[in-house]
Amino acid sequence: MKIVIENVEKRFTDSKKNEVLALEDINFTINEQEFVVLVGPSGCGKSTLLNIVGGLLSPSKGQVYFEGTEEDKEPTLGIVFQEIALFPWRSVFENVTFGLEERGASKAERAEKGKHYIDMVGLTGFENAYPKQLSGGMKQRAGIARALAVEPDLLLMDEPFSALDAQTRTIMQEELLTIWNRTKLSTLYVTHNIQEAVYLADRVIVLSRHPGHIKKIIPIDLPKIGRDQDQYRAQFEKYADEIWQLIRHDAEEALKEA
Ligand SMILES: Nc1ncnc2c1ncn2[C@@H]1O[C@H](COP(=O)(O)OP(=O)(O)OP(=O)(O)O)[C@@H](O)[C@H]1O
Repeated sequence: MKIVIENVEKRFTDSKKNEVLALEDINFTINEQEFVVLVGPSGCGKSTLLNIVGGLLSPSKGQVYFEGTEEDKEPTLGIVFQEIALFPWRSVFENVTFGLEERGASKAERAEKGKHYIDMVGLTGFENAYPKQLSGGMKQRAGIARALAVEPDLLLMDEPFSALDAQTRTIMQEELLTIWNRTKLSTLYVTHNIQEAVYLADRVIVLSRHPGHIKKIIPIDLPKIGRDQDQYRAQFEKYADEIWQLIRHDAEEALKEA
């Protein structure tokens, strides 16, 4: 299945009743089994775009559609946000299988899929733990398992690791790639971290601000697993530098406004 984002524009009205053009002329596709990363400075519209693709916001113009789905079947989405909103009164297992429950999955299916995805994110043994008993990294794992458990047509991730410490973040990035390699889910991932974008992406979409628009789409021609190895370091840094040069001016401007 392919996701097409066509001529998307988004206008907001701010608190002083001024119109803000947040996104303009956004066109790209997410191909079957493709990992697309949106990168750009603060305020360029990354989250707005992800929310539009996820149907949480409607575009002011343009459209998002899924090509290759059965006609009357709504595509299934898995969403992971920066702040994982786990239900505090539900155990890890009950959180992970929440989406399945909503869809009316049988107890047997919930048991099987819950176990499978809890295992995939490395939380086996914590099925009965409650969110307050988990570290930040473990909460994110549970959030990822919850998104995977519905076996989505598209996985959306909005800065999922940015609240984690640097070491946990590195581990989670590696694990995400391992998980992705097993599931091969079409994924749209938002980050402002350039290294993370080059590490994870099949293609990086560089956004620019005022209004948010696509500056460049960069295919990352490196092996999906192991691109942080020494032999790829020069190429990796070249991509990172290219992206930094594209967003540097915007990032400096964003800092002045902050
Ligand atoms: N509900 C809203 N009402 C008014 N303006 C909004 C609203 N949501 C977003 N905006 C504006 O749209 C622009 C894009 O915001 P968005 O949060 O999508 O950017 P972002 O790239 O995700 O930023 P960050 O990296 O800081 O999270 C900003 O100028 C923001 O102020």
